[in-house]
Amino acid sequence: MASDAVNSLASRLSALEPKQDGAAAAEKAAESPAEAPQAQEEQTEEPSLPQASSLLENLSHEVQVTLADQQADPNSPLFSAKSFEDLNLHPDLLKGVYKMGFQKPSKIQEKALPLLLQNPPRNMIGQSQSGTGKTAAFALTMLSRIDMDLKVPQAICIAPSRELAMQILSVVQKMGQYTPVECFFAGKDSWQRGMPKLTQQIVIGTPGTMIDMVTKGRVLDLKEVKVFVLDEADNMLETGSMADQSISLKNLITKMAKKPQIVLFSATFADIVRTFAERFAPGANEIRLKQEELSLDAIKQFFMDCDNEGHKYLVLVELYNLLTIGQSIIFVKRRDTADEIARRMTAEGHKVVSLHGKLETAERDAVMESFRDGKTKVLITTNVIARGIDVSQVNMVVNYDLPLDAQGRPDPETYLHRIGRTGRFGRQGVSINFVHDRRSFEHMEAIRAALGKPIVRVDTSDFEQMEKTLKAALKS
Ligand SMILES: Nc1ncnc2c1ncn2[C@@H]1O[C@H](COP(=O)(O)OP(=O)(O)OP(=O)(O)O)[C@@H](O)[C@H]1O
Repeated sequence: MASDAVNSLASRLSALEPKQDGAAAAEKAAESPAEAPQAQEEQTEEPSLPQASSLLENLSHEVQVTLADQQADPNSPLFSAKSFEDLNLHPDLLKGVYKMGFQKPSKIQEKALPLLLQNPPRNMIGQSQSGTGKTAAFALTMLSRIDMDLKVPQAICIAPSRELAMQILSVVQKMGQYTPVECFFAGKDSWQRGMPKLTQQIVIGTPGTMIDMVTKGRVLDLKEVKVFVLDEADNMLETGSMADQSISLKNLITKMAKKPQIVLFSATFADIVRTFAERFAPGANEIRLKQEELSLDAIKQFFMDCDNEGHKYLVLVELYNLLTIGQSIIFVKRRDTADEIARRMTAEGHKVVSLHGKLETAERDAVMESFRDGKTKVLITTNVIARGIDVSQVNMVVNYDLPLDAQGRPDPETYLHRIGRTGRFGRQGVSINFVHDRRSFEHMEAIRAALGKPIVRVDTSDFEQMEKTLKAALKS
């Protein structure tokens, strides 16, 4: 990691020292835009239905558990739940889980839930590949820990994008449908100064809005918070103003509430972020993946050699002419590229939409809803929804532009999250990278080397062969 990145994390680390005054830090963070910067978006340049039970068998990866209590044996059945009944959940919660069609816990749920639900509560840093059920693990934790009779916020969950926060809210509401729980979505436009203090027990949103609701609006009271969850935690702790806001919120919560349980989840934790995460969630139980287990084998990775930037668009259109794909997401670097491709493909009769941070919130919500409902088949987007978004019918992801970090270096973490929008919960998926010159080829090679999984070349001059290869990958 470059020294500038190390320095920046180190300075944020010092913001976690006990001497830090939560309110002062919050004020500082409040100087940044009210809404979180939405997952590494820049102004114009943007760097970086089968049965559930049969799908579960596809998720066979192992996870490594490190318990904060050195005396405890992580292999003990006490720390593993083979069924949801083993977890002693409230019957109304169990009913919600089954109503969602979950029959057995996935590996991460099996390992994480007993640790998350233990008393006294312990912090958790949990890692598991994309689409393996992390949301249910922390949603059940929040729902289990709150006192339903107490009408004040008791669980806070933050995520890097509006879309992801809304998705988490919907999972919590479904899971808690047989309980009297009330939830609040903390996003831009969802609150005003002068409104009464929140009485909802679970508050889910983006960190900038939460900070504003606490410090500017004084409508979010943190005194009774028992659980603080960061989804996509590595991103939340690493990215500029979003990291400042997450740290400030944590300082406010730990200052006002009595020993809240801090829960961090992501599919990726680069070493330097993990060190920081361990300071953020002290004494945490940890569940981690080995580097070679980061990417899922169910996602077949390909690349297409294009002649130049302009040729990329022609290959993309050919790809969509040939394949009647379920649903797909095309990732580009810049917002204007997303709009331009959407405009051209629409003119050629394809049903596509673009989504990025420049759209109004109402437009963003409408675009996402139509994609979730399957009304639009192709979503062209930036890194804004690279993480967390769960639309199970997505069976293809195209990296029209490869993901680069803020310094213009290949970004394997974002790549993993992007391709993880397909292959959800053991399903098959295909990801296709477009390369068009030596530089983009080198970027892809660096990502391939970091993840250690093959990326197979598809011949762009032989469309018949291209169709066969991709169809076979989706069937296998
Ligand atoms: N035990 C289960 N049984 C069946 N389906 C499940 C189970 N747990 C989760 N799922 C489903 O698996 C899908 C992926 O789950 P989720 O979105 O929580 O993944 P994730 O691990 O958070 O992924 P990401 O890293 O991309 O955020 C969801 O559609 C969810 O409903």
